[in-house]
Amino acid sequence: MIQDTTPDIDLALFGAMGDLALRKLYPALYHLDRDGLLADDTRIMGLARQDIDAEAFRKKVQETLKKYVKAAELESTCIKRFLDRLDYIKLDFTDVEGYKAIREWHEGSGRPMTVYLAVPASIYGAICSNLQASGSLDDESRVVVEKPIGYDLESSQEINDAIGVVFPETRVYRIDHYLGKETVQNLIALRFANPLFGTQWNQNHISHVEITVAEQVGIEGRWGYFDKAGQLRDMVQNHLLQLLCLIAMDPPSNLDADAIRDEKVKVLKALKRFNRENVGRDVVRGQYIAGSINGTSVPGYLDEEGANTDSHTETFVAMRTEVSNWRWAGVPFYLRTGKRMPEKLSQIVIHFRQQPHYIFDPDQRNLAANKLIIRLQPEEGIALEVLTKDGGLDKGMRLRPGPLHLDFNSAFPKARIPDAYERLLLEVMKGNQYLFVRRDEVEYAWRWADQLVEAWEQLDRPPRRYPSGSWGPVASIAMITQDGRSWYEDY
Ligand SMILES: NC(=O)C1=CN([C@@H]2O[C@H](COP(=O)(O)OP(=O)(O)OC[C@H]3O[C@@H](n4cnc5c(N)ncnc54)[C@H](OP(=O)(O)O)[C@@H]3O)[C@@H](O)[C@H]2O)C=CC1
Ligand SMILES: O=C1O[C@H](COP(=O)(O)O)[C@@H](O)[C@H](O)[C@H]1O
Repeated sequence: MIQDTTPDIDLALFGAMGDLALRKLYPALYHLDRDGLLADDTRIMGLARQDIDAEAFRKKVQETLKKYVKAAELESTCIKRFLDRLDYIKLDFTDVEGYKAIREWHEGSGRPMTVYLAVPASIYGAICSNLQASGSLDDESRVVVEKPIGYDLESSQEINDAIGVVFPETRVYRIDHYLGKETVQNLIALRFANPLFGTQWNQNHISHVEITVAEQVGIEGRWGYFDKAGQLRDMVQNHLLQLLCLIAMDPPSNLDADAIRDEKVKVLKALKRFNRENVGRDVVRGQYIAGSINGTSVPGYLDEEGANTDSHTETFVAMRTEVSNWRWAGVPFYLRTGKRMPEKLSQIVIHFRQQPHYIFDPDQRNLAANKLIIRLQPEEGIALEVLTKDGGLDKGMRLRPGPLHLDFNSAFPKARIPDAYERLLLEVMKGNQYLFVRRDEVEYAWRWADQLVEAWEQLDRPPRRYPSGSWGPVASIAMITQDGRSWYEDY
């Protein structure tokens, strides 16, 4: 049942000393606590294999808060209250005997247990089974798991089966942190609360859609993970497909989790497939070489720590795809994402069609289309590019494009934009699954990614090199230029 206020819970955090926990989860939980959104008796148990005691664990969390929370948001009373909630158990997650300590901590507490698995997906099954075997769970226990779930459809099914033996689907929260981003939430409001857009949201009015998720970072010491995954599995199979689904889905009948997820699944099923013939034309894979970002030299992918010089793993993907249904027939969706790009930028651009009859200066005809720009990061906001008359007596009826702009930071200056993990953790506690990915969504997304990998394998072409600090291989620009279009550039 979805709750309006956050109930008390026992949160067992597996992988308590890992990157995700330190960089994202403690700062998010601290913010929730500071904003009065953690119930008074909620407790957090850190679980990891480091041989430290609870005091040393709290010290580590305190240090991480100092590093990742803005100084102005660190208040000593809030920090103390938050640290007092924390405890620590040293545990090898494969050792079922060690789970006795979790059972003893939770038994009789009266708070439902929420288990957060901030660990590699390969051990999700073992942890779930050990929790059950040790009697550490209760009838309301929930599990939160991270992406990527598996490496392909088959491995994701194995992992989901293992989770499903212990937790029913209604108590599994699969995180895709892009769904927790403020502007992604706004996408739902924008589309379904504004008749202006609701009536225009189809192939009659929209010519094409662009989704760009550019990262400045490289692989950040994660060679072991990333080289097996590549940008397709790391970013496209999950984050970019989720964004595409939210843009392309039909209106759900209500905001219930399953109503939204049913619509997203329909989009995944309708996504165009690739084959040996079209993959070379419609998809560009790239791998970064050395270059410079903001004046600082950075190594190429094959010179990263732990690298294997023969690797053909892609760090960049651009593609032209389509959603084959009545709403979107003939509307290309251009997707691109890459590491070591000139800046961190995630944005969606909806390009509307031109007016059927044009009466202005023929030289300005290419200007004559509206664009809706939905900026996820860095500066969250929504802009509608419209055409107005250029000012001045000497200009005649010259057109000028300009934005009707909603910048969330300046429109709502007092409201801090919460990190995605704050919202997601809050929804887990309240029992609302609408921002979490259902099993069939994950699996349809893998089916689609698997057929793309198969087409790549048949094509057998190495990724194209691109210098770090560039917008990817030139071929990704040529791909969209061939359609008489260009990537939106107003960075
Ligand atoms: N970091 C990020 O920004 C993101 C991460 N994710 C996902 O979140 C999950 C966690 O990622 P991340 O924090 O980066 O990974 P890390 O490797 O930094 O953390 C995982 C932690 O799990 C611990 N661990 C693994 N196996 C065991 C075991 N048998 N017993 C005890 N501890 C164990 C590791 O301990 P030890 O150090 O001792 O090996 C490590 O501290 C992954 O599924 C990842 O794909 C998803 C999106 C973003
Ligand atoms: O899931 C992941 O996301 C990050 C990018 O997230 P963002 O919120 O900073 O845009 C990416 O760097 C990482 O490789 C991937 O695993």
